[in-house]
Amino acid sequence: MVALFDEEAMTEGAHTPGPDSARSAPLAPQGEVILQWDSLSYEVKTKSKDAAWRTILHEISGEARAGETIAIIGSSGAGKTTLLNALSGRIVGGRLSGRILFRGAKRHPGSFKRINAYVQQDDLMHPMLTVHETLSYAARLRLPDSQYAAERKAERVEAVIRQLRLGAARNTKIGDELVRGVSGGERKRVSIGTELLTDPRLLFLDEPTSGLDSNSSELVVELVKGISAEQGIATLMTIHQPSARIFNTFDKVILLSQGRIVYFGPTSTAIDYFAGIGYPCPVHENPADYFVDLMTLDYRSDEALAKSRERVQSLADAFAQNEKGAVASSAATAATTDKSSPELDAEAAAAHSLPRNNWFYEYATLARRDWLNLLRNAPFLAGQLVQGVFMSLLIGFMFFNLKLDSLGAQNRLGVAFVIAVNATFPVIMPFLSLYYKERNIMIRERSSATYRVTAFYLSKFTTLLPVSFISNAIFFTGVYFISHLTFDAGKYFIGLAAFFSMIAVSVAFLLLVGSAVKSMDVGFIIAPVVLTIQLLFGGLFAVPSTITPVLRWIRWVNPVQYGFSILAQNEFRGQVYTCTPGRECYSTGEDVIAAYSVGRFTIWQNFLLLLMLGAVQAAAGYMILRWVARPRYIWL
Ligand SMILES: Nc1ncnc2c1ncn2[C@@H]1O[C@H](COP(=O)(O)OP(=O)(O)OP(=O)(O)O)[C@@H](O)[C@H]1O
Repeated sequence: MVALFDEEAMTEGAHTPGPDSARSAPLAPQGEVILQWDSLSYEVKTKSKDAAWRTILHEISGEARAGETIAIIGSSGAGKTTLLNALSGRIVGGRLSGRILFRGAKRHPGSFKRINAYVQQDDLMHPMLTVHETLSYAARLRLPDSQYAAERKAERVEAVIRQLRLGAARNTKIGDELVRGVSGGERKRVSIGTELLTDPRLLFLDEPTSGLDSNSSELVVELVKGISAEQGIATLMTIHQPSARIFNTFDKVILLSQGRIVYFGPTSTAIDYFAGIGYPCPVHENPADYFVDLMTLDYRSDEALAKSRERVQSLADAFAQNEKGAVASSAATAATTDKSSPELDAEAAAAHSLPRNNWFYEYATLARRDWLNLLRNAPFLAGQLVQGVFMSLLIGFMFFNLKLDSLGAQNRLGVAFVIAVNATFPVIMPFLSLYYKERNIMIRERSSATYRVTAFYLSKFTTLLPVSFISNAIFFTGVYFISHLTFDAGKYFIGLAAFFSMIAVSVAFLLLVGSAVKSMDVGFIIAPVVLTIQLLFGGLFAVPSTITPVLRWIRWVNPVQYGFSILAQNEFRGQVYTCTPGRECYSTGEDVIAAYSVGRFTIWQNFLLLLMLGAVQAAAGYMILRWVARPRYIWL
């Protein structure tokens, strides 16, 4: 097993990891204070008229030692997640004050991010990858290639699979709401495994047992405790209401109520402590339930609320009183250690300067993972192909075997327009939610400095594009030949190129929308509205020159109009129609082009404008994604 932050390697200034083993030696000496926090307070601005500040955490102090597993327990809204986020350096917005020290020194955002691991409550993972693939790709992306050869990354994965008892599920897909995959407990263990790959010093877990049955919950907590003790990791986890067995597994507990500490200390002495201040836990009651009941405000009546508030306040006061001496000594210790020693500076520098994988390696790994994930999604791919075939037959036979006459000219315009529109909706809508989900996985993965945004973005572009091309090429070719557009190889390929260019613009648009929206619900509102506007102003329903100047500018940013113009000019130039005597008729294709104002720009100018529009959208999508993925954490 490879130790990224191997003590010896650090003190000797070498960055080469130590030999692999089943982690017999802990990373930090057992019992060493890894994280220390003093007078930690957190406030947020309320939405009230006077924009008053609400205190979520009140002057919280404590410490976590190597090898210890600490549970943060409290009722809903007690501030558990807020405390976990503050300690892990993931708090966003509001005012954070107090002091947090990592091994006696101020935390450095860059290095701390790589030393700690955070397992979120939602296990965001690629559903189509197996357990082994998920861990392997995480290892490839997270462990620097220069220090870990491929075999060593593979060994690290095997060690994590063993430690988390995932052997039986190694070839099972992660799954999602549509595809049956691993069990909830296994899923959580995979999620923990991806974080353990880098040998963190600190492990934070937000509600790791939520949604799990009691057996799975116990297994998760016991495994985490075992690994933490074995590897000298200081582990902190929030947990809502643990069973008595799980409660007794923890080395220490932080009991939190209304942002105040009611008890922090060894789990084994909690019952005695509460008995000592007048709250003896009934013999057959789960202590965790009993403590949470004591700490919960009772909203059933005003009287009950006042009484419970008083109780919570007295519990917090009693603990503060009890801890006064200890806090003073802890502050004194902190004061003496709040200076960076050369050793700690070396460690921070080493962690901060950990080599990253090179860009091409990151891109190639992400692209391989994307392809695998996409190719495994058989229902999605089959849906795309069926849609391509079905729509080509439907539209093809709707405009079957068009003639070179007046009606045929009218219908050819219709075909060109339908093709242009088909490069938007059917491309954007199915891929939008797929991209959005993967964007969120990327944001989670990047919170532990995994890979670059550019590598992710380009990998998405280069996987979504060919998949859309293939299914839509079937549509285009089917419609082209069944409806009998001009049988000319040059015209066919120009039409196909226009169609593909439009698809590329659509992929850029979906990346832009998928990067910008905060929820998929918003995406599903914005995208159809924009696409409907593109369709309405596409050039068929209203001749562009007749549209009111207030709205005429839309043409400049409308890919449908550029695409339609290319397809129409490509089809109509050079056509001559037979006219029925006595009926109004276009005599040539050029007449149609002039009548519908689709010849304002040449075919090649339209191509250029179309691709420029795509490039602008792709660049905007990238900038927005960077902004969205940018950490806005408050540091102490
Ligand atoms: N940024 C914020 N803006 C407004 N209120 C916030 C913010 N962060 C936390 N809170 C509030 O602080 C309180 C504590 O939130 P937190 O999520 O830490 O609770 P919790 O103990 O983890 O609860 P649960 O078990 O339900 O997840 C809640 O009332 C929450 O609404």
